[in-house]
Amino acid sequence: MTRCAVYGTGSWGTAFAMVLADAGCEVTLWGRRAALVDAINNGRTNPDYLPGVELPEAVRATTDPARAARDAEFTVLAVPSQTLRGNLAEWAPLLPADTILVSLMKGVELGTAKRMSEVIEEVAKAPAERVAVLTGPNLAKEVAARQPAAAVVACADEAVARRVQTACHTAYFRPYTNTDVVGCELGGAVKNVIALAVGIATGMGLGDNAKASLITRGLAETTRLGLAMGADAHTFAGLAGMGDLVATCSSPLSRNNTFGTNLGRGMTLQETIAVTKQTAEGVKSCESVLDLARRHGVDMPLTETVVSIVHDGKPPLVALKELMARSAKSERH
Ligand SMILES: NC(=O)C1=CN([C@@H]2O[C@H](COP(=O)(O)OP(=O)(O)OC[C@H]3O[C@@H](n4cnc5c(N)ncnc54)[C@H](O)[C@@H]3O)[C@@H](O)[C@H]2O)C=CC1
Ligand SMILES: O=C(CO)COP(=O)(O)O
Repeated sequence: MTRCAVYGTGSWGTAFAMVLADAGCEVTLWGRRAALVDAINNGRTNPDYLPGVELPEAVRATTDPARAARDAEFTVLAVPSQTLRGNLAEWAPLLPADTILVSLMKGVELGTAKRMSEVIEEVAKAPAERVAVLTGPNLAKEVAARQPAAAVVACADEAVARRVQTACHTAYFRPYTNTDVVGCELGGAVKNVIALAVGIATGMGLGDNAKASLITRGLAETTRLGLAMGADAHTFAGLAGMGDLVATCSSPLSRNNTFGTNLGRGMTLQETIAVTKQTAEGVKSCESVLDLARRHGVDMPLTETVVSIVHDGKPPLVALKELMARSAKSERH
């Protein structure tokens, strides 16, 4: 039986562990807190992140990272993007030498502006051919309810992407493969920033035209950044780009979207953080995405606007007026 380790017992780590188990794998989840690990092993639930969902028997949990790593053909990483480097430094010496590392994370590291697969390659000293990324429109609660979804597995080595695809293919979860790792990762990270923008628009009471315009122009600036970084433009029309933007920007299940809605309604950043129980990656990654854009000389006005609202306290109404007053342009700019 295929053995998988999943590091992170949050909503997506747990939901994806279910997918792997449903696809026939034996999964060990690593979690920080003994009480949660105990609830998973003895109660067959994750009451903190997926209450009411019964976990398959093939999902077990441990607080011991070495035990999780044992004989893992696939090592899945599902912790917040900004803690990955520190976490993986501890786990890397425990991992089997030939394990395939799979990133579920949708963020860019603050300070270094590195994508998660780059952090993994660096910290685990793994070649790109052993690092895959799983992304796409995959709201954890829907996947945990076994509602149909498609996803993308990206890896520089297509044969490795196919192995991951096989390991997580079920009747309700349909992964495609792609070799454009840069494009797939950027699609996932930047859509969180655009979801913040769309949430802010919702909170301000703006209409569907405004939201559709934000999604579309958000995709345009994501594609611009991707092209400057060597990604394939087609990726952004796929599940990692358009697909994830549509899901995240239209769903109240999205933490980034909800975070933005609260800001748009007039909550302060501190108040919004206080009511947000789970990871909203865009809050930190908007700054690292803007950093990436500047490093590559790419104009990303929506990302810049989100940073100015979230981190510099610019009132959303002022930001809206400024965006609308930008000089007229060609759509292909
Ligand atoms: N929830 C979703 O619908 C989806 C989430 N993702 C991505 O998956 C990644 C993980 O997100 P979620 O599971 O949703 O987050 P979450 O907030 O539900 O869970 C985060 C997990 O990381 C753990 N954690 C927090 N700080 C930590 C630290 N310092 N060291 C070790 N562990 C720590 C938490 O205890 C928790 O188990 C994010 O990058 C997110 O963007 C991707 C697709 C879907
Ligand atoms: O990435 C996601 C869906 O694909 C989840 O979005 P949030 O992190 O905003 O909840």
